[in-house]
Amino acid sequence: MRKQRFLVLEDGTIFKGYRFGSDKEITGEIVFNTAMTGYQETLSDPSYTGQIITFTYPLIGNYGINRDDFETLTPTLKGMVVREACELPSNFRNMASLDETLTSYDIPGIDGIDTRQLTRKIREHGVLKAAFVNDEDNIAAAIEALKTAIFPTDEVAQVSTKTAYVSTGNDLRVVLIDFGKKENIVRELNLRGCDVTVMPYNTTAEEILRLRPDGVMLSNGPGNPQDVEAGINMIKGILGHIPFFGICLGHQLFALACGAETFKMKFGHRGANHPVKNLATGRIEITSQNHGYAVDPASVRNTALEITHTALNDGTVEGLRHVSLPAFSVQYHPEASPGPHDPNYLFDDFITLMTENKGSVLNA
Ligand SMILES: NC(=O)CC[C@H](N)C(=O)O
Repeated sequence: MRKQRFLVLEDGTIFKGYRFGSDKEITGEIVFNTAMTGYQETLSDPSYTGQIITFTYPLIGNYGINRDDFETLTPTLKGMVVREACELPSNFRNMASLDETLTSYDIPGIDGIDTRQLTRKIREHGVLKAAFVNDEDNIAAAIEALKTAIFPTDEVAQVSTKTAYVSTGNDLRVVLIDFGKKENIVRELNLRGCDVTVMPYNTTAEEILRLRPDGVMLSNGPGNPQDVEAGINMIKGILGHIPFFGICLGHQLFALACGAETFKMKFGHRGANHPVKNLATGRIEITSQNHGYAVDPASVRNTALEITHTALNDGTVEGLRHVSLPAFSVQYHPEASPGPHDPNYLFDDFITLMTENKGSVLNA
């Protein structure tokens, strides 16, 4: 007999399902992701810190968990909601089931949930606070507690590296500011020969300038960009001195540093098939996304920024560049694993930007 578990929402909705992973009871913001593959990368993406992820694809865990595909070695999501968690995965790289993996990280999951109904609810209402409850008798109290629950706002500090370290390459020298980075950003830079120094989220502009890198990469990360003041100040200090490229949270921080504004979206973009238009070429890129905040397009008008990419589904801002200084960013994920790889060219653009400005910008 499998142990039961309840998923309850702040609006009083109750879903009954079964436990997998940890027995722990948790609360968090519930979001949904529509990707059909890549659950290992998703569950280990630090941008989900504090969140409960609903997977809309109905079978999760079928190719197991392997050694190589983690975006970070210690996942920090709060919980997983799935229709069916596969118990007997099959793949030549498989090393553990979803259940075994989540248990080892003490992260709870619930399966047997009508994830279509749940997702419709999130789409209509917007993201909601939610809780996993094991005992039926505690449901009413859990819903009551959710109504006034306040979640932490220091997620970036929780997941960022505490000390700097190097992932060695033999070409351009890049400082990667770790706001909760996905490992694949390091892999993409190393693949192009870059020597990558990963530094904590609160590294100052002076500390970076002292290293005289060829470029700075601003990573993705969890939470509200407006809470990451250290990052915003650092970006103001390196703008015009070192070329940089921002991804997701890094993109939002770049916008804030240049005087634009961000807002919380109703239910965000989380999936692997979001069409984005590159306004310079007119080409449509299919992209992987995971964000709950976005840059306000009206606020960009009064800045030195230009919108380079927009979302076809809802017209939101997907890319920015500075009109005169070597800096650009995207809201989506060019490093996406398992893909899609359409936006991968952005790393090559970053290499070109660093090469063109090598040695010159620092003295500007
Ligand atoms: N993947 C990310 O970097 C997400 C950025 C930010 N936490 C958001 O939700 O919008």
